Amino acid sequence: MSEAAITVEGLRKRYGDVRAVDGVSFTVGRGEFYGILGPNGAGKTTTLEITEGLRRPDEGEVRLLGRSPFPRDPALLRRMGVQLQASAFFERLTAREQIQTFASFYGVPAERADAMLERVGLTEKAGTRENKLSGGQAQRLSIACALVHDPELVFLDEPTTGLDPQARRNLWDLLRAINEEGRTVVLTTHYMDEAETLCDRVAVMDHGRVLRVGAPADLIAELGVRSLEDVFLQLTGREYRQ
Ligand SMILES: Nc1ncnc2c1ncn2[C@@H]1O[C@H](COP(=O)(O)OP(=O)(O)OP(=O)(O)O)[C@@H](O)[C@H]1O
Repeated sequence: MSEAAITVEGLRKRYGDVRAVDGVSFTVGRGEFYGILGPNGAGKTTTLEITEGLRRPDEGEVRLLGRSPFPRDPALLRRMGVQLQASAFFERLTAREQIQTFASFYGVPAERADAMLERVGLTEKAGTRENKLSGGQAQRLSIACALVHDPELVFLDEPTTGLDPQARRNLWDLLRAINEEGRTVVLTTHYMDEAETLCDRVAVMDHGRVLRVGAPADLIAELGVRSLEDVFLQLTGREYRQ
């Protein structure tokens, strides 16, 4: 593996008495599709937000493409895309106005923004206001906004939560294609099937810690079980609840 895309070392973050992230370390290779998998409250979002440079850890260090994401580094921001939740859209703007606004932040031409809308299958919805998009359409728009400046690193927080099975599958195809173009992708998910289908490797998290890292098939084989759900059961002694 060439120089890692991401290295995370010894992250800790407390909220009062809650140890949201309790000594997390991992490395993501360039071009890898990496999953942070765990049940609600495991610390996935906090880990991701610290990795993105959106949140400051109490302890620990992050390097993205060899640079520190905190405090903000404009040169690095151009090379990374963060999928914001649909609730972070600008109010009352259409799909096209949203993505063109993001494009303008990076000096990206409007044609490229339109091409991204096409890429995620939203050309017909270009004139629709954000609050009139379906859940799947809003997720695709937020991914398009994160990709408009052609980043090398892409971060997605629970991108398919709340979608119906068909919309989830469509989004999986899109995420796979993004990765196959050579981008490094990191996503959090609490869906075992999503991690198993998409990720080259997953970090299984629980109670603020990484319990195990590996390719889904390797984890299943190492522990001599039948599924990632069984991996979780084996590692924690309790059933996985999505
Ligand atoms: N801003 C905050 N203030 C206080 N506690 C927080 C805050 N953010 C997260 N926590 C707590 O830290 C723990 C980890 O939360 P986090 O959102 O990182 O987990 P998660 O794995 O992403 O869960 P989910 O899948 O439910 O989003 C939880 O116990 C949560 O309640």
